[in-house]
Parts: sequence; structure tokens; C-alpha cells
Amino acid sequence: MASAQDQAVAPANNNDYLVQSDDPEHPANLIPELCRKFYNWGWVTGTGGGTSIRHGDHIFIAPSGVQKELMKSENIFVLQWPTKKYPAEERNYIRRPLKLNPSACTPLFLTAFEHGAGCCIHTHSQWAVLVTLLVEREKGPDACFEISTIEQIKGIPRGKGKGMLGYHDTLRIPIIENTAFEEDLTSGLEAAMNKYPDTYAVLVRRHGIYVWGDNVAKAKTQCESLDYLFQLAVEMHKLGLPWVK
Ligand SMILES: CSC[C@@H](O)[C@@H](O)C(=O)COP(=O)(O)O
Ligand SMILES: [Zn+2]
Repeated sequence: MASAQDQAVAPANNNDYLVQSDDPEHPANLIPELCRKFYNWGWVTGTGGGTSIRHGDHIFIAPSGVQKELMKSENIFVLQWPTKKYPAEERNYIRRPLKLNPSACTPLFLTAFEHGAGCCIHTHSQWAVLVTLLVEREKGPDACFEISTIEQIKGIPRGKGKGMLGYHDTLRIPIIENTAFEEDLTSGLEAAMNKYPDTYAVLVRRHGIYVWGDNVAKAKTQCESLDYLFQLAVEMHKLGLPWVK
């Protein structure tokens, strides 16, 4: 039950209907369901990481600093799309749960949606972090993780409308440097997307990865394929095997 003080700050109409649905595919149900899976895969533990979905002219966003695996549909924020990325003000939200703040990843998710994504996933997967450390000698705008001649590369698109990468192609994922605050990664993400317009993911050094897709299924399977490849690369490195031919 909300206190009198909560009532005072609650919007007159909080559009709760936007997150209420019996459909398991509704974004307000899917985000908690996906985050439970991602938690079990080590992608969103300790409140890190998250996911966001664009559905028609609405963006569904998780709250900040919560146990992502325990999230419920009523905890989800909603933005009208398109929306202003800056300033990220409370009034930009057409639905905001009491006593919660929207994810610090919001401007990064919005950057992926500006790029045409339907879903964006942010993980703190240790495999993603490790590959950024293995290529740490490379800094600056050209830093990339590269891998070739591994079957799972075929799970990553060549670019929008260009089909999937082939077995003999080289997959390149740009790496940007981490910043003290999540939202300050936004300009680095934008720059990497401009430099690599066909990419569907950007690694963040010593932090994790942002992966997006045209829809939820594509974002999820692309993120799974990348995580598989990162783990493989780390294990190959341990065995002294080069992962780029
Ligand atoms: C373990 S804290 C991690 C956060 O600083 C951030 O990197 C993150 O991924 C999640 O931010 P959040 O605002 O909780 O959605
Ligand atoms: Zn993060």
C-alpha cells in the first residue's frame, strides 16, 4: 500500500495498463523472464546488466540497481517512442514505478533503438570482460575483438538486410573504453556504431557488452552466439591456440 507521501509524488495517471498483460510475449512480462534466464547464465548478476525492448511506439525499461532476476512487470518503466535521449528526465516517462529509478543503461538502449533495434541486451558476462582484457594492447577507435572460421559465427548478421556471416568470414566486435558512469558510455557507443554501421554489438572494456537485434529473439540468440564465441576464444587462448587464422 503506498503511503500518503508516495501518493503525493505519484503521477495522476501512471498508465499501469501499459505493463499489465496475460500475454507472456508482452515486453513487461518478457523482460523479467529474460532477466531470470540471463541471471542463471551469469550475464546480469549483482544487479549489473539488463535489457530493454521497443514495442511499437513504446520502450520498456528495467529499474536501476535492483536484483534483475527478481524483477516484476509492475517494476517496468515505459517511454513513448521516439523520445529525447537527453535530458533523461522523469517527465520523459509515461509510466514510472514508485521508489525506483530507470536503468542507468537507458541512453545506451535508446542509442540501439535509434539504430533500428527492437531489443537491446547488456551483460556483464565474464567471457565478454575477459576477451576485452585479452586484446587490451589494442586501444583507441580501432580496438576490436576478431574471430574467424568457427561455425557459431554464422549466428551473427553481416549487417541489416545482408544475411548472416559465413564460416570463412571474420567477425569483428568493436571495443570501447569503460567510463565511471554507465550513461557516459553513450558517446563511445554512438562512435563505434558510426564506425562499424553493420555491427550488432559493442564490447565495453573491463565491463561487458551491449548486443541488439531487430527483435527479442534475434538479440537473445546473437548475444548467446557471441558469449559462446567469447568463451571459446578464452579457452583457446588458455590452450595456446590462436582464434584468428
Ligand atoms: C553492479 S552495478 C552495474 C551498473 O553500474 C551498470 O553497469 C549496469 O549494468 C546496471 O545498471 P542499472 O542502472 O542497475 O540497470
Ligand atoms: Zn553495466
